[in-house]
Amino acid sequence: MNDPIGPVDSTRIPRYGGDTTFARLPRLAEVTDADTLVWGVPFDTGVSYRPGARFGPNHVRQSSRLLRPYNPALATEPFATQQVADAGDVGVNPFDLNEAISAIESGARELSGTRRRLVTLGGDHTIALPLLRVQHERHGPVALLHFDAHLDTWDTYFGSPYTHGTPFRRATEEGLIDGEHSMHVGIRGPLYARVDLDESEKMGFAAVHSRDFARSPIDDIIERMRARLGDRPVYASIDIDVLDPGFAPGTGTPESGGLSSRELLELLRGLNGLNVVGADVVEVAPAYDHAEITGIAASHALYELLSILPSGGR
Ligand SMILES: N=C(N)NCCCC(=O)O
Ligand SMILES: [Zn+2]
Ligand SMILES: [Zn+2]
Repeated sequence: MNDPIGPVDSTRIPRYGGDTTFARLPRLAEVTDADTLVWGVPFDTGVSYRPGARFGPNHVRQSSRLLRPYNPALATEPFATQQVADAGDVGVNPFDLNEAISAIESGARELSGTRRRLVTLGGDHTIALPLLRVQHERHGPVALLHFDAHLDTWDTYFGSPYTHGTPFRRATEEGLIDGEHSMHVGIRGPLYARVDLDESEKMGFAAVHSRDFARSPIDDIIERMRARLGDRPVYASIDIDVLDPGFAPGTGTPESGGLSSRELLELLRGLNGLNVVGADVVEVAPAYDHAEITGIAASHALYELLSILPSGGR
């Protein structure tokens, strides 16, 4: 296999110009094959409050121009150990949520094939459901590591079963998730009722609440995560609203009292060595962002995810 093609060399071609792909990586059409694809899903028809996450993928790409090839925290070069390419965006119908979910599912299936890993840039959290369907086809029930202020295990909104607050209940009903090895991280904020937590627990999910970070050292929380996920195939779903609105103002349903970006990046690094088979970063809504704060946080989260992926068989 050829050596991976990495990002455009920013010591020769200034990073503020030219094509806008994630981390200035090549597009899929520019490589012979890819181990890992960064894929955009510009879709926000499932949101319950502020819209705008449809602009998330391109905002995160634009905010990723300063990423560099060497990751000192993990002593790795994520774009040299695997071929990562930007697969562009899926074409989704903004007026028909069911059709959009099918298009995301078939697009993900086609792109990932039998071998490639997919990391997806949202889009609202609805998109995790079709993405999990495709992961399940390949790996069976996956251990879900869900970073979010919200449980997203609610049943319906306004009678609708497919929304950004309901993907993990639908995924549980469809048998896509191995609940006993799954976990929410960063949960906080007022709920509709106490039963919301009970129902999530009944689905099997453990939870690290945001307030736990005030008392537990981060290494203990990483240990809890690793013990829970074990050697299962792990799917990581990162709702950027897991971060405090001070670290991620550009999102649709912000909740006070969240994680810092430093905490999130440390947690992701703490997953190194686990069998992470796919991931998404969702809910970036640039209209409420300032100075790319949210876009930069999301792009760095994705960079850490790429850094912990097992090196594509090379
Ligand atoms: N941001 C996500 N994914 N879900 C939030 C749902 C919150 C609500 O409207 O009750
Ligand atoms: Zn959320
Ligand atoms: Zn969410």
